[in-house]
Amino acid sequence: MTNTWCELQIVCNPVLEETVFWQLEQFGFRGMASEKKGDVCLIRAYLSSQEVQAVDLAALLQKLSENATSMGLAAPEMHQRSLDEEDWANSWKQYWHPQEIGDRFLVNPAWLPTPDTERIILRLDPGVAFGTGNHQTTQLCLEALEDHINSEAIIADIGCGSGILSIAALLLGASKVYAVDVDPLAVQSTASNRELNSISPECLIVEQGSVEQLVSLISAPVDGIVCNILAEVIIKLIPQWNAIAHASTWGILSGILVSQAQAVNDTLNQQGWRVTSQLQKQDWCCLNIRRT
Ligand SMILES: C[S@@+](CC[C@H](N)C(=O)[O-])C[C@H]1O[C@@H](n2cnc3c(N)ncnc32)[C@H](O)[C@@H]1O
Repeated sequence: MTNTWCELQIVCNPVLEETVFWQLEQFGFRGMASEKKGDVCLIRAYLSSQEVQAVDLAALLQKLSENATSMGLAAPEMHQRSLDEEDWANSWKQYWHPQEIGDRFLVNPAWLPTPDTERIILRLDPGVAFGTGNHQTTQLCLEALEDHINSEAIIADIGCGSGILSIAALLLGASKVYAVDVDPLAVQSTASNRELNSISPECLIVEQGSVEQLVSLISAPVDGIVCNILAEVIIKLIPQWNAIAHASTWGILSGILVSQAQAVNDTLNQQGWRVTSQLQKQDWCCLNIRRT
């Protein structure tokens, strides 16, 4: 018997993109992709037809509508359709193309030939994990990493998703990255992308978990922290970072809406960190931080 999949399509204001991704993840959806269609954003997400039966789609739509209304935006529209196994495996891949990011990177889907370029090629098959480089928050982090990495740097990547930021840091010259993610599928994805980029498991150590996992993994404080999760999660994690940092550890934080930057900044200051600069793409920002 062949598996069938449910493709959920959410049409929303682009400002809502990351929060929609987040909610879809909370309801168990995977393999998400987004595409701009004029003024709106079309997000596709997938779940097996069997699993989708256990999902309360009305509750999901309700949550998405509440988020939109609280930001003064129109409620998203939701549609669903069935796909067979082969369609599912290929459906989101057609929306993802090689992409130049910042001054140095070219993110290349693993199933496409390697292009001739002077850029650093980061090969990626994110599978069901977040992090194709398509999203502004990932791009902001990659651009910030270009300015931060020096050889020998030891980095922690909190919420590694596909492993895109960990791999980028190593390709830029970092000596070691400790990557963690609460989602076991992200851990698998980071490990397979590590192999795809010929990086050794000693240089990129990936485990399921969050900051508490890092505390037990690292043998010395890290030089840099990259963390691209939502602002509300980052605010909760900041107080734990002093356990993995030394006196001049830097950080790159994204997943933060411009309107949420002040709240993150306040928590950072309370915990002995300061924002050294802020990058912005549309409604998203990336904070470069340093321990004071
Ligand atoms: C927006 S994705 C970022 C992926 C990738 N780092 C990038 O920049 O594209 C956020 C990731 O954080 C993970 N995550 C969410 N809460 C977390 C937590 N408390 N600790 C560690 N990882 C978390 C999610 O599973 C998800 O893979």
